[in-house]
Formats: sequence, C-alpha cells, structure tokens
Amino acid sequence: MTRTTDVPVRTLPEVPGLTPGMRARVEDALRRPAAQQPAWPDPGKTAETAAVLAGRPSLTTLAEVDRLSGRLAAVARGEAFLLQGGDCAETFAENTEAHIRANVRTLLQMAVVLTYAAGIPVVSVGRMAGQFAKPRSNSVDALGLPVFRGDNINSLTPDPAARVPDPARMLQAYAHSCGTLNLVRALTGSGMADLARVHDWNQDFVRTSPAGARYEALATEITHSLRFMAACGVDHGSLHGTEMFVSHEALLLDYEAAMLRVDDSGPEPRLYDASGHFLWIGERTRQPDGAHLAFAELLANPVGLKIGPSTTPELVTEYVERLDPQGVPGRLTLVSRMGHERIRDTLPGIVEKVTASGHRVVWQCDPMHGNTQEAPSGYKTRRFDHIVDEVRGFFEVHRALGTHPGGIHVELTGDDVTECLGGAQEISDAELTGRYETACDPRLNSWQSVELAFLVAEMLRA
Ligand SMILES: O=C[C@H](O)[C@H](O)COP(=O)(O)O
Ligand SMILES: C=C(OP(=O)(O)O)C(=O)O
Repeated sequence: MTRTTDVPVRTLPEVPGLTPGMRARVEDALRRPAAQQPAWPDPGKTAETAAVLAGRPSLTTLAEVDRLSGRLAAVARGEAFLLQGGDCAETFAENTEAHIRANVRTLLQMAVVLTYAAGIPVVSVGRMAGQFAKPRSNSVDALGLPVFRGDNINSLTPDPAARVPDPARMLQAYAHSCGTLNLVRALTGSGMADLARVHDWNQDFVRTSPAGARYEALATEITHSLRFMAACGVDHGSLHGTEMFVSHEALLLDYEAAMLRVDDSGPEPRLYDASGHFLWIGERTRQPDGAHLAFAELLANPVGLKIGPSTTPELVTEYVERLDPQGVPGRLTLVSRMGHERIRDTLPGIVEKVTASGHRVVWQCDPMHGNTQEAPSGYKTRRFDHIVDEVRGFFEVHRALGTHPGGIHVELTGDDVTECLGGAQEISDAELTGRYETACDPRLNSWQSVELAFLVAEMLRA
C-alpha cells in the first residue's frame, strides 16, 4: 500500500436530509488521512463543484442498491455467482455508444456461459458509469509530468497544464456516468439482452475462435436447452432482458461525498452513495486508519475491499468486523488479487479466519492486478495463462475449504484491443502495439473475456 498524496479532504457539501449526527460521522471519516487524492489547486472551486453535484439527481436509487444487496446475499450463501467487469479506467473520449454496447455485450455473453455452467443465477456488475479515478504507483509519469489520475481529476494528454487537477471534471464524470447508466438500463432491459441473441454471439465465438472446439460441447448443450425451453413454450420475461448493476472504486472522496444521499422512506434514514450501486476500496487505499475505510463503513451500499498478497488474516478480520458489523451476508465482498504465484499460499489462511468469525462475505477473485508485468517491448501487460491460473487457484482454495468461490472481477473491454498476452488468439509481445488503447492497465479483449468465461465454466462444473 502506498500513499502518494495524503491530503485532507475538506469538502462535504450540504446534503438534503443529512441529520447532524450523520453529518458529524461523515466529517469525521473525511478528516482522516486519505491516500491518492489530488492536490486541487483551488479548494474553493472544488467546494463549489461539490455543492453543484450534491444538488444533482442521484445516479442510482436505494431500491436498486438494496436489490443488489439481496443478490449479493445469495452469492454469499453460495446460491449465485458474481460477475464484475469493465474498463480499467473509463475515459470521456471513449465513453461512446459503441464502446458501452461492446462492454455490455461481452458481460452478457460471459454471464450466459457462467449461468449455464454454474446452474445458479449470475449477478452482473459493470465496472462502468463511474470508474473515472485511478490510484497510481508514482506521482510523476515517465515523462516527468504529474501522473494521469483518471478523467475526473486530470487529463491523459501529456501536457503540464492538462495534468493539473480540475474539479470541473467531476461534473463531466457525473454527466458521462449518467449517460452510460441510461444506456446500460436500456440495453439490458431490451432486445440486446435476449438470451437467444446472446447465445448466437457465443456460437459465433465458438465457430471462429482458434480454441472454439474446446468449448463447442458446452455451447451445444446451451443450444439444446434453449430449443427445449422454446418447445415447451417457456417465454418468461427474464429470457428477454436482464439486470445489470454498476460499480467503481470509491477513490475520489470529494466526488463520492458529494454523491451521498439520504433515503428517509424507512423507519430510520439511511445514507448511501448514489454514484453507483456497488463501491469498492482499493488495495492502495485500505489503510485501517484512513478515510476510505471510514467512509465505506457509513454506507448502505454493498461494498468491496481489494486484498493483495501482503494482507494478513488478522487484518482481514478487522476489516470484516468494521465493514460488516451487523453480520449481513453479502454486505462485504472480499476481492483477492494476490497474483497467480501467491494465491494458493496466501488465501487459505484468510478464508479460514473469516469463516471462523461467522461473517458471510462474498469471495471474489480479481486475477488481473496481481499479475501485471512489463513486456520486453515495454508495454504494461498481463498474461492470459497467469490470469486463468489465478482463478484456478482461487477455485482450488475454496473447494479445499468447502467455501463458495463466489465470483470474478475482471478488467475487460468488448473492443478487439491487444493489451494482454496470449489467449486462443495468442497475442504476442510484438502485437501489443497494434491496439494498445487502455488509459491505465491492460484489459482482456472481447475474445479473451469470453474464453475466460468458458474456462471458468469448466471450473464451476468440475
Ligand atoms: O488499476 C490499478 C492501478 O491504478 C494501476 O495498476 C496503477 O498503475 P501504475 O502502477 O502505472 O501507476
Ligand atoms: C486499482 C485497482 O485495483 P487494486 O486496488 O486491486 O490495485 C482497480 O481495480 O482499478
């Protein structure tokens, strides 16, 4: 864990309905050291922007958030599987209809394969509609410029002026998130999520992928099941539309605090972060005395916590007690990102200790962040076989301990990029340069993502 910029977060705007007690708790959280925050040049402007955001409509509703909490409770009980994925960093420039459609389509394709193999519902959560802030290893980049921290803070353009944090970008991020969420709701509620159509895309994948033969049997089983259901006259609405939630890292506290909303429709007012359905705390900002953890403690949203290879079972138990004080199944998702060489050694002690504590968390595997490496060409990349091996290790650990391997969390895009090495397309180091388009970390492309889903399907069935 590194702290590149520990600066106090000063801005908590007026939030309608916030009781004095709630306000004091949020202010206390925000006063703690907060890693990875931008040094805004003009705090007055940041406060003004936060006040504008606080007056804007919520992006999500507490009813949707509660629905997701219910779904995650099922995952924690072993009755559902969680699929989470999307860009490493969304960008304003790439926030196009084509890009969003491609990402949604890839998630839908993966979800169908996983649902069939697991025989239980798949809860789909996009890394989208808010994934605009990135924690970074260094505060300067290779050119000696202040590092790009995500489009809601500064610009990727390699120019000193463009790298100055600009709070107005938070308003743009809000507007982009709003547009994305609108399209996601429309696409998943309409023809695009039609099961037969999504399966047709998977059949195209099987027909055209160099590794298609391996996955053909499973795809054929799905075809037969669909024909059987059609022959029986099964025509339920869930065959023609689906549910997709959105998530991002709750990194930029000025933005997240401005998106706090109070729901007072129940017996007790509840505070939730209306910037997304699911928020997670990253590996670089999970300091026990830090602001991010204290902020997450206050939310009604289900939350995730990334845990890297240095995390001890004792520390995880402390996180679990703090983030799930009431023992609500699925309230907390522990996202292990250990690296394929470490997962089999590091995860078992953590799972045993948390299981013994009685808390029912969602166990999720992020096989991306512990497997980043520099290719000989100099590109930051990840190898497909390392990614698969980490997921395999995750399943092995949970199978051995009798716990539920609850889900995967993947950086991916539906575009045909060349950022990760290998997969059936056998993307080589020399090919990385072809379409290396990520604004931060390398993502699986659409082929690699669907192939990963077929491989996880095999693990789920084993
Ligand atoms: O997505 C995770 C981090 O933001 C990312 O790996 C940091 O990248 P860096 O090491 O290039 O700063
Ligand atoms: C920064 C991320 O991951 P981690 O916190 O696990 O490094 C991420 O998922 O974008």
